[in-house]
Amino acid sequence: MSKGTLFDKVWELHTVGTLPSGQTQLFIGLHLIHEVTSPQAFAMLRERGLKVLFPERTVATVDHIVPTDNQVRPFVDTLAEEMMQALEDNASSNNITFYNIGSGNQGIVHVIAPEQGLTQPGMTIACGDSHTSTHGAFGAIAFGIGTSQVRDVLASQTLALAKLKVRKIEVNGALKPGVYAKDIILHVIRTLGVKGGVGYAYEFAGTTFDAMNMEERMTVCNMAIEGGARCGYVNPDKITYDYLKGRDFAPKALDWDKAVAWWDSIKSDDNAEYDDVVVFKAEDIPPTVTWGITPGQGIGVDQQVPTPEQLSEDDRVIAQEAYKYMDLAPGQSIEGTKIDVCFIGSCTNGRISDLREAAKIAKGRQVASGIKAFVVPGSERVKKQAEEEGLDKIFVEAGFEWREAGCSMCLAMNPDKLEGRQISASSSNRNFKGRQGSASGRTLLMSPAMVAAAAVKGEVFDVRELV
Ligand SMILES: CC(C)[C@H](C(=O)O)[C@@H](O)C(=O)O
Ligand code: SF4
Repeated sequence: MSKGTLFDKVWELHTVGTLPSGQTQLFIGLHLIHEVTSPQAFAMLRERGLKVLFPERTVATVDHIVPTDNQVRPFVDTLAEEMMQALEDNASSNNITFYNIGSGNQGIVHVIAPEQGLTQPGMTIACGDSHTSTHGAFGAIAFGIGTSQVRDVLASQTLALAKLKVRKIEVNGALKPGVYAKDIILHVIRTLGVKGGVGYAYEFAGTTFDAMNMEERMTVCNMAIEGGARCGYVNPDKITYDYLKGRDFAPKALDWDKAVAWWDSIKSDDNAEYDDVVVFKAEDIPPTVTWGITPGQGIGVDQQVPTPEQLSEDDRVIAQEAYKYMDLAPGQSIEGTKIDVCFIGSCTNGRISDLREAAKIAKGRQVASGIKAFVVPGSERVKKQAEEEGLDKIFVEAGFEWREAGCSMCLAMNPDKLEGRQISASSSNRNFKGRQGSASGRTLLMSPAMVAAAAVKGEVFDVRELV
């Protein structure tokens, strides 16, 4: 009887051969590209006179540099305009499908591929972007890669990779009201550390994941990389199939039944062997907020910034740096921390269900005075859907700005930036120093509902009191 994990099975099925280095040459079913990490890769291909081997397995969109207010071309930022043009040229000269601004399908690469049904169980997926782990929510093995690997995939549709170990992260039980998928992954990273997953693929399992919708699963898998895991995944099930059915690129008619049978066969077996297993209880997880400069520096919203004595020796070093940078003192409560900017969006939490949860908190309330709060849908489709549901009106009436789709202030490679020492409540995934566009800007990561709560209160606030 077989006893493999989904990871092992998908890996085996996509193995082309073993390279002299001992690495596996792995076939990549779907290659997603964006404007930041693809231009040099295409240039390297041209230098060697190589072509894109499988243009039909390559899909492009533009997300990082996209302005979310004024999208008139040419962009004001000449570098952004150049990147945009490079992608337009590379896509058209190589016959690659490109979801450009205004196509109705543009958006953050990790939002658009799932919503179109491009991301499917059992696939290998690569993208020159660390948050490619998102696609694992469908039971795909999805890797973030660097530019030279983007070149390799363009030219050969394969990657040279060392096999990973598999850690099962089981979460069981029901989440308490006001606690979301984002809190689970912040809690996992807080517990296992930002390097805890190095060398591993994370399999997320347990009754909490069984009950989650696909967007919640994507939020968790998205941040697997922040916990050091190269990829994260959830075994596909009826929820996965119901989400996929009828989407543009999902298998149709008889192919659908065949696909489902195959998807069922690649799930981890009940008796699969794991290199490690970690178990959490959903009821133990509080709304979680980061106080420091790594996604692992998280605490419950009703807790205090840890003191050095409460930390391991390694964590103490980075904590000292974080106290100083964040201007937060050990032992200080995180609740009540004054906020300047509230950002709802990103590939972690810029999907329709995220906007719905945030809108529930914003509805009938007002953004506190002096706070800049804005909502950036993850894709043009998310934006359209939200507008059909009237979410944009709820946000605007509450005093939020309603923007066009893109990465926006998650990374600030576009006009959406913090200024000076501003501190943001952000539904994104990285709180590194300077991450949101100001070299001294500060970021507190939290769920979209918690960001909405911070917006209306003007400070970090326990969303459980508002749900
Ligand atoms: C620009 C890109 C290469 C980068 C990544 O790889 O993740 C970005 O998306 C990020 O979130 O920091
Ligand atoms: S939304 Fe943020 S994390 Fe996601 S791809 Fe864009 S910059 Fe990277």
